[in-house]
Amino acid sequence: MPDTLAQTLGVLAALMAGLWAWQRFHYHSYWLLIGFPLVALTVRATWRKVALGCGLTKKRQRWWFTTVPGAIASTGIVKVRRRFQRVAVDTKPWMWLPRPTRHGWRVTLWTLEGQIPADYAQAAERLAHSWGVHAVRVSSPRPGRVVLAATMRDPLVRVDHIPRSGELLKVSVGRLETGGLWSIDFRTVPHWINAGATQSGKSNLANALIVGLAPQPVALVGFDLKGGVEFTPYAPRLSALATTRGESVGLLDDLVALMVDRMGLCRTAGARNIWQLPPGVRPVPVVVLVDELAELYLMADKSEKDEVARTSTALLRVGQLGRAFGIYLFLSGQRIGSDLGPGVTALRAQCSGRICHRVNDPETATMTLGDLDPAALVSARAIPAETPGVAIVASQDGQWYRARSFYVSEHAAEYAARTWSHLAPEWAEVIRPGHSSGLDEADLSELLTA
Ligand SMILES: Nc1ncnc2c1ncn2[C@@H]1O[C@H](COP(=O)(O)OP(=O)(O)OP(=O)(O)O)[C@@H](O)[C@H]1O
Repeated sequence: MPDTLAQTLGVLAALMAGLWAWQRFHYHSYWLLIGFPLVALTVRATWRKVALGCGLTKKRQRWWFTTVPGAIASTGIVKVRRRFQRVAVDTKPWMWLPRPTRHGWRVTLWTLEGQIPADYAQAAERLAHSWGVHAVRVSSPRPGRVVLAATMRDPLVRVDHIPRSGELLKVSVGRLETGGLWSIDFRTVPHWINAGATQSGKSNLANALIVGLAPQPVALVGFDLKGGVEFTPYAPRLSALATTRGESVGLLDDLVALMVDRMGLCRTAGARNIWQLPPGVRPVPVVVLVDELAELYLMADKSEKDEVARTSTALLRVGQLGRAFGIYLFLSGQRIGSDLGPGVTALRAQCSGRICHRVNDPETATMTLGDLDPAALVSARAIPAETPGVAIVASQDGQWYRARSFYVSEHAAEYAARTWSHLAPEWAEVIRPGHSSGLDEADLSELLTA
């Protein structure tokens, strides 16, 4: 008997060790074959209790078949009559079968009458605790349906390395909490705000952009009013760099002139934007990276007022019209709020791409993410300091995601800037009046008629 017990214990220990090793060394297959089926069964089995506990059920009147004691007959025999009764029961939203995802599972629910996706979003934290998962995110693919996406553990604690980007003006800068790539695509979302407290990962994201854009046929322009300490090392790949207020005013004037020039080019060609021009005529796209936007707006004394007003107007014009003419903004800063002046509020409205790293105060999150789902604001404030690079991203699909940028050291960005320095077009060439396309009048009309 003791032998049998020892054997059983040995087999169990070997089994446990095997499962541990499987999970440790090939989590993906372990999750699909062992982890997920168990979790799916638990989720289905506990759904009634969990929905009840999270306030997602509704009381409904049901006909209920029951047996009740009837009258006691004179013979002394108890008569039992079958009866249908109307009773109130708790109804849970109908749940489809859960499906596995890379970092957890997702399941579709049919909402009950009077429910909206926000009811489920409000209960998301309760759902996560009830099922013992890292987080539950709620989305609604169509009216009457809600999708719960659960992540078993935070997928953003470690993210891998930056992949090479294939498309023009599109850079994969990190990973979303769903496991998908987080991409910044300037052709879809032309202007971006990148906000966050100090040491939250703003510069790292700018580094990732520089590494991604450096091998592409684009002109990069930097505004670095931290005295140039951030962007000067990347100067070999930058076509222009402003490090003082005075230089910024000049460079912004150049950008506005460039935009006006490109307007003329598009008008001549009958195109609405540079992407409708034939490839041989199309001017090079320009990505403008601004570090510490507030510095462009701060005034030490009244003598700077005119300069600030010029800067503000020029940036706003680029924000309003730049998209069509291939000029894109990526604005980084700790605070990008109305306290910097009305110009900033108007500029912010032009930036549909929003990235909010860790913030110290709720106003900054609100300023950056606007009137997005309140849960996004809560999530932005909950980003821990130990995970720099984690941010809330308002995406082009109207949803918001937690995401983390790939770690890109200054050395990696400097290396990319040096390696691809030959692709940096001369600024004087980019802005040469009447030569947005780099062709003279005769070539231009020949190409347009071809
Ligand atoms: N995605 C990331 N993964 C790992 N480490 C990161 C990530 N992003 C940033 N870090 C690290 O966090 C620190 C702060 O990052 P970064 O300099 O980008 O912050 P910042 O917001 O630009 O700060 P500041 O406003 O002070 O310049 C750096 O040491 C950086 O290496």
